[in-house]
Amino acid sequence: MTKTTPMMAQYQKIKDQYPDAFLFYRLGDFYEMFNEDAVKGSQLLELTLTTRSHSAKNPIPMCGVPHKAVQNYIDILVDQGYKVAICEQMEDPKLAKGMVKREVIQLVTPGTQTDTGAAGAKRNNYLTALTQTDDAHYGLAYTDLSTGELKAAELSTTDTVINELMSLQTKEVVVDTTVAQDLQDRIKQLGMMISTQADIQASSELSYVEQDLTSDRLTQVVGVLVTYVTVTQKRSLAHLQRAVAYQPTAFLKMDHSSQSNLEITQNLRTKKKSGTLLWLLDETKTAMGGRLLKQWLDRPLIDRAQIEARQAKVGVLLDHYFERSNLQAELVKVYDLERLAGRVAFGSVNGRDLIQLQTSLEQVPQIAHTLGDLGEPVFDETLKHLDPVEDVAEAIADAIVPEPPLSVTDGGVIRDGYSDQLDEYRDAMRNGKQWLAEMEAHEREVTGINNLKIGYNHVFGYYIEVTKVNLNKLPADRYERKQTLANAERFSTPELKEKERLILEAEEKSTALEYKLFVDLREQVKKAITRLQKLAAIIASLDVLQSFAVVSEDYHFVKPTLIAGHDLEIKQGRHPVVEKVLGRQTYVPNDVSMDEQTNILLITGPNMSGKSTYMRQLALTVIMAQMGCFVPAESAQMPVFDQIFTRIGAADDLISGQSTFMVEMQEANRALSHATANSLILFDEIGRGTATYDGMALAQAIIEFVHDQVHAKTLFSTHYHELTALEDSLKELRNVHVGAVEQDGDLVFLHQMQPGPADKSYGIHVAKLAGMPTPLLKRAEVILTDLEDEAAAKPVVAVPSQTASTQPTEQPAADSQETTPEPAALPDTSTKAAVTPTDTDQQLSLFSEEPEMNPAQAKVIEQLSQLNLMGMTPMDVMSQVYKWQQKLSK
Ligand SMILES: Nc1ncnc2c1ncn2[C@@H]1O[C@H](COP(=O)(O)OP(=O)(O)OP(=O)(O)O)[C@@H](O)[C@H]1O
Repeated sequence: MTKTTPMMAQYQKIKDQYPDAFLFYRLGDFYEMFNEDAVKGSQLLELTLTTRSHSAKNPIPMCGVPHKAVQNYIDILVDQGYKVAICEQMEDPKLAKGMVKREVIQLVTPGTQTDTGAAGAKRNNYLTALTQTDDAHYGLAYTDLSTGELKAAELSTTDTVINELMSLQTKEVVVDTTVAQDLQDRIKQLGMMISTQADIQASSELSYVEQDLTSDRLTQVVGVLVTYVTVTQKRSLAHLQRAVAYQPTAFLKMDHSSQSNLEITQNLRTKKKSGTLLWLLDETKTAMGGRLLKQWLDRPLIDRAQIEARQAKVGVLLDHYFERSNLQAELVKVYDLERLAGRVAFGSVNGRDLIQLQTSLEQVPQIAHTLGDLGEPVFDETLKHLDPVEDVAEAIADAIVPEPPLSVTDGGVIRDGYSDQLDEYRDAMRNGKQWLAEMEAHEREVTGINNLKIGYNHVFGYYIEVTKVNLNKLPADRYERKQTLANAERFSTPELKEKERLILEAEEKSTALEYKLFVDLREQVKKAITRLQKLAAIIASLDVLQSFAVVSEDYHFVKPTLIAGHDLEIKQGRHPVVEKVLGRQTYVPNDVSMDEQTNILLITGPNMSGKSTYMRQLALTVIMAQMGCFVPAESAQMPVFDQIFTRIGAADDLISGQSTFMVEMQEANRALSHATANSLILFDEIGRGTATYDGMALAQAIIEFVHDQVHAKTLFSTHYHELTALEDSLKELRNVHVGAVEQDGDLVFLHQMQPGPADKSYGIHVAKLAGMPTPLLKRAEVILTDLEDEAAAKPVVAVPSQTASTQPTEQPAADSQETTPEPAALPDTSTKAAVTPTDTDQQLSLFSEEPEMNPAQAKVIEQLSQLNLMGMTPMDVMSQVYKWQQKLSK
């Protein structure tokens, strides 16, 4: 067995404490990784893998990163979902006796990463903790370590837990031993890291943040969160804010799939911001405002008074262009106060950060002035609480030079005149340097060597340098040789040595004192962290409000009136994002009119006509209104909704591993079981994912259920024209349709909502727009005409009685399997005829009773005769025709 070196023994001992993290082991100017860490790390970070050759037989794989660039490498690993333990040298290697003492000073994990760079400035990075109690209730707490925000909630179902985690876009969830394994597995499947924190350790941070919590469940989960943070960070957490308990029900509730379908903060295609509501609304000038806007989007309000308070401020800012412009100009100069406060707490703040803090604070009196100029009482409260934290701004201005260096340990940070002692050291240094200049002149004179010079380097200190050709001019006695270069020699003299000692001493003392003064100042700023955070919150909110005013002006939004009843009247509403993309001239505005007596709009109309845009438009308008923003319409009056449910689109379904139809039914079910009379439901073509009869039966039963039991405001789009007959029996339902006209055989979409049901479905026209082969389209038209005749003779769905209304209609669903049977072998010659649409004889032969028709042919005829073409999409038609073709060609 090979013997381990003391260093590797130390390494291993530390590594054993962090088995699931990459251990970055500080060795001089590098952080080294060994063994498996090195092998994997070298691949992930594209580093050269070497070996540490303490034994030729068992070389130890090794790779390293320079300590100056370490942050980059840490970010890459953490972004990919790994943890990194940073192990530092805890003493100066030169002074250490034996092995240099080393310790892990921080464990960086996806949820505790604070240096997210410019890209992360407008995003929060939330670390979440989760606990579970026996009765399947949960405690959830989250924090953003860079800002110190800390919130906690009690949740009662696993679905709400998952939903909350997804909304927070948390990357790491800390659990204690109470959380069921299957829930942990579900969380992992969502791509979030699970970390474990089994015990809760008392700490001053914990007792501070817990002060406002009243429930045991919340104290427990906040305890887990703060302990994990304390254990991994090992640094001051003075900026953690007092935990605020929140209730997800205090906000407009939307599950994650609705948020994602409506493209609120991420678009469906690339998961990026572009093309989203956030993208449209974000005219914020500060990173704090950007983050707050996203939080408001994730959690619109449900309290009318709170919404109206925001609206009032937006209104004032909208009406005062000049003050708003001033405010914007001031906000631009405000840096990220929240994160600066975080860095002050961590002790990682540098001189430049403090200057940023000072500059930001100096804007506050200006901002107050501008708000005062508005002369509107709505900002009185804001003005009252706007604390410019002057003492901190002044302290920084007194102490720090205007353009400090990045490093806080190399001097040059503190102003002259700030400390007498420091000024003395600096004088000594300056005098010393002056003395050196004089000495240089003097030595040149006495030796006659004009290019003699005095220089400095780290190893040899101060020296007199004389080129080789001039060496003979030097008097032998006073000069002591220090270093030989290719064409020069370096010397010292007793006077130079003495001065060197004084200068270096002064320099050393001066930088040490500067650092001490800097730390003192930092500690002083630290005492103001809570005030800074409060100021940051006010500035962020002003920033979002001015952003609302800007977009409201740019895109002609109006202030919605929120009412107590159930009357929803939007005149000339628009989908703000589609409008921005298409242009104001192209977009066709539409009313949404649902009075107290109307809860369901059944929307019919051709594919591509704008049904789902209309539905999304309403949802976005509601969200914007309840955030306090103005809305894209000519006028809007609406109730305050408590929840929004959507079943739109199917983009997510492929990834979730469940069938589209299953997801559709689950989402519909969620709406039906949780919606109230104050909710908004958007159902886009529910039922289309299954066989026609099944789908139509379900769609009808769902509409009836909403109508009779839920009474939520509901938009229901469908291609099942039969459903439009429901208007006769369901008094809260009204038909609307999107207009389209045929011009010279082509379909022209009007994008205009009109009362009543659509007259026909135009599926074949859309198939034509999609470029399907002409013979196929003609064939589909022939089939359609035929089927319409059949359907006219035999109505497919009976209009239900009100009493049976919560039950699915029984009649059509039974043979759903039969509509898409496996093709049976069938020798037949009529295939070619099937794609020769003009040959009506052969068409007829398909439908007429042929004496020698075999069972498979009979089956085709039967299927064809039962097919409800009006309820099928063009793709359904095409695939069905294709199946028949296949069958008949065998
Ligand atoms: N009000 C409008 N004004 C102008 N263009 C619109 C309008 N509404 C929709 N459109 C355009 O029509 C396209 C199709 O709209 P949308 O997806 O809403 O149709 P749809 O009826 O839901 O279609 P399908 O039934 O196939 O799902 C949109 O991408 C948009 O470009």
